[in-house]
Amino acid sequence: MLCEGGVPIGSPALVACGGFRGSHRVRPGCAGVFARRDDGAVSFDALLFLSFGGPEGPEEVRPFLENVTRGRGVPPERLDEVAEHYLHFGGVSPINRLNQDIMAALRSELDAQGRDLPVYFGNRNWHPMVEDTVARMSADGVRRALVFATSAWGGYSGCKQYHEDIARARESVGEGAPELVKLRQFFDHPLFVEANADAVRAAFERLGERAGQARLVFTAHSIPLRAEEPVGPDGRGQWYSRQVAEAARLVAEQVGAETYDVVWQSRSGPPQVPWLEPDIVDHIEDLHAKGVDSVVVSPIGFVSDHLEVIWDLDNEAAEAAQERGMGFARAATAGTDPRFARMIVELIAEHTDGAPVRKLSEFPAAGSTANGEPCAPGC
Ligand SMILES: CC1=C(CCC(=O)O)c2cc3nc(cc4[nH]c(cc5[nH]c(cc1n2)c(C)c5CCC(=O)O)c(CCC(=O)O)c4C)C(CCC(=O)O)=C3C
Ligand SMILES: [Fe+2]
Repeated sequence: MLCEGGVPIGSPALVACGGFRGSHRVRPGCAGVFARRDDGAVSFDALLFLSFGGPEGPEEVRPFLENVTRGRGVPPERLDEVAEHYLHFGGVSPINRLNQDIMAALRSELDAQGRDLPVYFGNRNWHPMVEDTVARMSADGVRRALVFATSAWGGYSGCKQYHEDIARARESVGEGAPELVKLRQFFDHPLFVEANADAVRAAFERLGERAGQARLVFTAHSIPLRAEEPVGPDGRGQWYSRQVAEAARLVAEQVGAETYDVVWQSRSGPPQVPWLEPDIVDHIEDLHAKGVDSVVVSPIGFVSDHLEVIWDLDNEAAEAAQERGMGFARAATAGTDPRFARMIVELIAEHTDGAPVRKLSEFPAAGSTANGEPCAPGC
């Protein structure tokens, strides 16, 4: 059975279905914000922590990049350039270690709350690959699991592609594959917003005397404009960039910043293809030309200090600022904040306990479906 928007509600799992702040508006055809099994029981055997993956040594860089860009038309010159960034750090992306840290914090939080949910780790692009992890879950007897994907956003790369990963992994396991229910997008979760706001405050403090003259700049991964066209669960396009803008607005509001910018980074793809702009480095040059003294950069688009952050921001963007004598402070990502693990447990509790859907924006609570189903037709 499908509710409007393609969200399966006849599945044994709880599936978030268009919940809104406060009123939890329910779509026609939905049995409620959540659907429960007839016997009322909602249980999950495990959590799959699903992420991007990254190389662990120089010889893994190329094959990893081939996996990321397969069929995407990213020119080889761009791959050479990105390979250099990884090789700069010995071919080791920090992403795996950072994800292990988040999972350790999550384990502690689950234990503290007496939740004995086992946590499995799988990636889209590198080992442990999600296909292998789901096979192991199946062999361990996991029948039904929740999935936390390490992206806060809707859109293709941040949400739909994770649904595809889930579907592909289940398909590769075949019969008896566990049912996998993805947790929702969390860009507007109060704990995510608070963690980012505190990180921005701390970055302003690091600027010392220059803090008063600093401009707040939010950055997220650029995507091709074409990827912005499909409509999201609210029937409109630009789902990703509108969510980024909304998260930035919420963080800026919490820190009391009246002016701020939202810009993009880490563009790839052939130059003739339009992507979200402006680029952070161009933007810093522009701010300098306008007489701005300093910048505080918030990498709101990412949950941990992986390569796109430590290279594209701490190296390239920082250099662009310093070359011009501008003050530069990069805010921490939310993943290291203890509130991030607490947020994951809250997202879990939305399904296991019928806990309220806490969110600060009016966007529908989207991104949670079973077995890789799309959120909405065409989404
Ligand atoms: C929206 C978005 C997020 C945020 C949401 C989320 O977190 O999921 C994100 C995260 C990440 N992107 C990452 C790395 C890469 N992204 C690439 C390429 C691309 N990203 C895209 C988008 C996004 N990417 C797109 C549209 C492409 C073009 C190719 C394609 O259409 O798929 C490439 C290929 C080379 C290049 O072209 O740069 C690499 C190596 C890493 C890991 C870093 C590490 O290893 O530490 C992370 C967390
Ligand atoms: Fe990326």
